[in-house]
Order: sequence, then structure tokens, then C-alpha cells
Amino acid sequence: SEGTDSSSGDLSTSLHLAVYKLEPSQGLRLGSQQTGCELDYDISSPQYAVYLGTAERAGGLRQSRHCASSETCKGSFLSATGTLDLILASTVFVPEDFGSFQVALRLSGSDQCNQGGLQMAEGKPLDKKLLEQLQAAGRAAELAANPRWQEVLQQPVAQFPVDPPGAASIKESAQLLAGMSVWGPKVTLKTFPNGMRGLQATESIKQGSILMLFPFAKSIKLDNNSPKSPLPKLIPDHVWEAHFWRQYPYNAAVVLLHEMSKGAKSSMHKYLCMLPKAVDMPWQWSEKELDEMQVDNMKGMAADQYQRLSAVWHVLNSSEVSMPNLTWEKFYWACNIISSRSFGMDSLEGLANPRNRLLGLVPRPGLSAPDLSGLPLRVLENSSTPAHFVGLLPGVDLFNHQALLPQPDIYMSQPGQPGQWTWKKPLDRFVRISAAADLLPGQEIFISYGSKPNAELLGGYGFLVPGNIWDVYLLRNFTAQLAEASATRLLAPFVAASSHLESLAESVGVPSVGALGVNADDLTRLQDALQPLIVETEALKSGMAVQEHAATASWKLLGQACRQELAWKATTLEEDEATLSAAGDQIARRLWNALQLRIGHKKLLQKCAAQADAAIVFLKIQQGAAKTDLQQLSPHAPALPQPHSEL
Ligand SMILES: C[S@@+](CC[C@H](N)C(=O)[O-])C[C@H]1O[C@@H](n2cnc3c(N)ncnc32)[C@H](O)[C@@H]1O
Repeated sequence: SEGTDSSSGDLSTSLHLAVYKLEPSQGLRLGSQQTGCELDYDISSPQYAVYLGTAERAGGLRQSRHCASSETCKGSFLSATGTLDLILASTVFVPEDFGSFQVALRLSGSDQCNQGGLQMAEGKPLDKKLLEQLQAAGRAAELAANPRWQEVLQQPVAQFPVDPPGAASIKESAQLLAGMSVWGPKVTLKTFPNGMRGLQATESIKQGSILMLFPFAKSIKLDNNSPKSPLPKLIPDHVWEAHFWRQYPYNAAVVLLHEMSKGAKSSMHKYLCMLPKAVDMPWQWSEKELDEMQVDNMKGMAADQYQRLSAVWHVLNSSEVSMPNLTWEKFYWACNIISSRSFGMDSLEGLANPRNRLLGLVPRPGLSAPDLSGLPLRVLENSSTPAHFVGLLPGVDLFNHQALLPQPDIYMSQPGQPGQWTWKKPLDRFVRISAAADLLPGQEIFISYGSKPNAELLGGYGFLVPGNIWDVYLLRNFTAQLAEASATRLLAPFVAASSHLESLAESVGVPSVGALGVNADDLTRLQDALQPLIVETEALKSGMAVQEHAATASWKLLGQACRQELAWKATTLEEDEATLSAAGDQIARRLWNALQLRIGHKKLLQKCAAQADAAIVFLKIQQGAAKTDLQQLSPHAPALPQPHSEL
């Protein structure tokens, strides 16, 4: 405290308060031991909402007030009888950077009022009854300010079964989140008209303000740096080490299952109650349903996922592992949950310390970094030592994915550090999500799960995005076709083109050799990659036309490959679109997903073919111009070889 002055008739004091760890069970007391005094307070813009109250030292709360964040909070309390304490408390988690704010207090009334001065007790536990009263009073103010919360909070907290996993209703979930210390007073859970649960802004949210704050310790997470089993009593280290299911998502699923098995005793119980009952992944689809997607590699991926799951299940059932009451249904549910709603992050500082390893950490390979440049919302997390982990973050996992917009509402990193979840002191106990753009009340708030094509979204999360701008189609054996063409027809320059394409495919994240993923963006890059073949080679002098021809031929092959793929499909784009519109709202979810996937793919293939045609025209024009240049430079240059007519 600073500037306490008890010599004059009035006592006024200005305090600079730096509050650390002001958690729900704690409060700050400022008070006078005198009666019949009036206490004026003037609090400069607290960063987080606080509840103010006065209490008789031996009694309960007398008067109270809720002060919203970022607004000056002025008023006065009167101590009618007995002593008076001014209590500042927060019913939500407050991060360690609670920040400092000024409290100006003026105590007036009888002469007695200034005797003894103000007393300050920082961060001391409040008595339980007082705290409950304060929270109730604060909540009442919150409710008055926000009818949506009123609706939610008035619902009684039900007892939820966790075994088998049960999904809590929207209202129940909102309460459960509050109970899990997820702080997000400006966002609420909602089921949107399309039937999807997600998060919505309840009021105007200014750019930069915090949308959600989540104490990291309340997550389920798994350490990747340790080869040791996170559940040594159930799965011995040697078993854990020996199996590939140490990998994501199986490892984290095992930890989740263990947490589930604790039932209501789990510290995550409330969160577990609000997890979806089922997540439908393509590996659960029938052959016939998979066929509807009209892509072979999706079938392969589904079969592979199923095989891996079965293999892990086999080990979990062996005598070396003791996870009683585990069923196949529970096991794959947990794997699907981890796959569809976990977050991969770099670790926060201090997690190397075993004490902090709640459930351990593991990397999540599926979570690639989204391209974050220029996106208008951000999540600030902080760490210095990267150590990968996968975690279930209650609340944070309620944001849906936005891929349609090039600029989704939220992204999960600091600008300039794409894909990096970093923690730095003093916020290393919290995941913070803040708005990087203004949000309107009623608006759904999205995050980006990454620049993922539909097949990846469907395989990893069980949904896809129609018209996904990040969609990719894998052309079967495209680079093999190029290589074959190069060997039999155009030789060296063509080999160069082929390897260029291969490395290009790699650089755009196309996993399998022999396949090239193409989308509109890739095509532009492809064009760029081909450019050096035309200008940088020896052939500029004598064989320029061959080089040019190689580029043209590559485009031709690409166009052909796209048309070929389209021809192989059992239905046309027009037929698919007709099927979709004829089916209307009654369409089965799996068929809808399959139709959307193949419609997207066909559009992509048509676009690619058209772009390849355009590139060929472009190259022809360029070729003509270059020929003229070369002939002007050297009028005696040998005649240029003619392009291979067959190509
Ligand atoms: C991290 S959770 C998001 C919250 C989820 N909607 C909930 O209520 O628990 C991811 C799941 O939400 C759904 N989801 C997220 N974004 C979606 C989108 N753009 N379209 C359809 N479903 C989406 C999918 O079911 C996905 O598996």
C-alpha cells in the first residue's frame, strides 16, 4: 500500500495492488474496524471482473457489487454496525498477470472512522460462507447483465453418467465449464441452427480482449518426452515401450479412458460429461459407404486406421495390461475423441518437472500448423522450451473449425510464430484466447484447425467443409506417368520436370511418392516450379524448345490426368449435385459427407484441367516470343528442334 494518511479527519488512501493468484477461494480485504463509517471506493479499470463487498468481521456479506472488467468502478458502502471490510474477489480464475490497478478509498463518517486505518490482507483465503455469498451476489449481477447466462445458470447441475460416456445438454455443459474454471464471460455455448454445438459471442467483443482463459493444469495431457508409461500400474513400462500405440491418438486415449474409469472421482469429471457421446469416423463406415466417396486412398486410410485400432485393442486386452471393464466401444470412442478434439502444442516451461506432469504429454502429428499470417484472432500461449504434447483443453475444444474464410475468426498462435503454442511467464499456467478482431454479439466464434483438406478433416475429425479452400486431390501415379514419359520420350529435361514435380509435391505436403496433390494454389506453385526449367538450362542455346516442350508436356499430362480421374469416377459432378439436392435434409450424414467430398474433388479436378490448358496456352505464347528473341540475337543460330508431335 502507498500513501496511507490517517492524520487528517478523513482517511483516504491510494493503494497500488498487485494481486497474485487471486483464485476463487481467495480474496483481498481492505477494511476498517470502525462502525458507522462510509467507505467510498474508486477502482480504476480492473482487467478482470471483480466482486466487491463489505462484510462485518464476524458476520456475513452486507453489501456487494459486481464490477465488470475494463470499466472504472465507483461507489460507496456504509458500515451500519460493527467493523467493515471491503473485499475484492473474483469468482473466476485470474491469471498471474492480474495486473495492477488502483483502488482509491475514502473512509468518512464519525471521528472513529479513521482510527486504526485501513488494513489490507492480500490473497488470503476468504471464509467459505462469505465467499459463497459474494459469488452469489456477483453472479446475480452477471445474470442481470446477461440473460443468456441467466438461462444457463438457473438450471440445476444434474448428475451425469460417465460410464458409458454421456453428453451433457448445452445448459448443463455451460455450467460444467464454469465448474472447470474455464473463464469466458463473453462467450456462451450454443446449438446453432445446423445442429452443431459451438461457441458464440454474447456481447460485442473488442479486438485484443480475452475471450477465454483456461488453467492449463485442468487439461488431460500426455508427455512425449518420457518413454515411461503414464499409467505404470495398469500398463507396465516395458509394454508401453514395446508397442507402436505409444503413438497418438492411442496413448492419449488410454489416459482419457483411465480418467473416465474414475467416474465422479475424476477431477475432470465435469468435462468428461460434456464430451460427445459418439464421433463418427470413416473407419467405422461400411465398404459401400466408403465407395460413395469415390477415392481409393480414403478406403485405404479407413482400413489402416481400423487395423491399428484393432492391434492396440488386442494389446490392451492382453494379460500384461490391466484395464478392467474396458470395452471395444469405449476404446474406439476415446480414440475418436482424442483425434477430433485434442490440441498439439509445444510444452510449457516447467512441464519437464515430473511434479507438473499431470498426465504427461505427447505430440500430435495430425495437427499441422495452419497458415496464420493475417488471420484476425489469436490465441496467446507462452513457453520457451518446446516439448510436444497432446492435450484435451476443456472449453478450448468447443470452438468449431472455420476453413471457408481465408481469415477465420481465431487462430492459435502469436503472429509471426505460425503454429507455435508458446508459453511465457507469468502466463504459463493459462491458455489464453483473445480476439484479434472485433466480434459482434450472436456471432459464432471459430478457430482454424489448420489448412486441412477435406479428406484429412474427415479422417481425423469426422467432418468436412463443403467448398474447403484448402482441399487437395491426390492424382494417382501422376509423377510415375511423368517419369515414364520422360524415359520413353523426352529424356533428360523431362526427368528434371518430373523430379521438380516430385519435390514440389513434397513441399506442398503430399505424402505419397507417385501422387501429386493439386489444388488451385498448388497449380500456381507448380507453374512457378516449372519456370526455371525453361530459363535456367543449357538448352537455352540449342535445346530451348525441348525444355519448353517439357514444361508444356507436363501441363498436358496434368490436364490429361485430371480428365482421366474424372472419367474414372462412377458419376459426374452434375449427377452428384442432382443427387445431393434431391436427397434434401433427410440425407444420411455419411452419404452427405461422401457426396460433398466427391463433389469438391470433381470441382477441383475440373479447375485443374482448365488451368493446365491455360498454362499451355501461356507457354506457347512465351515460346513464340522467345524464339523471335533468340533469332534476333543470333541470326545464324541452328534451327530449333521441333517439339515431339506425339506429346
Ligand atoms: C473440437 S470439437 C468442436 C466442438 C464440437 N462442436 C462440440 O460440440 O463438442 C470438433 C468437432 O466439432 C465438429 N466440427 C467442428 N468444426 C466443424 C465444421 N466446420 N463443420 C462441421 N463440424 C464441425 C466436428 O464434429 C468435430 O469433430
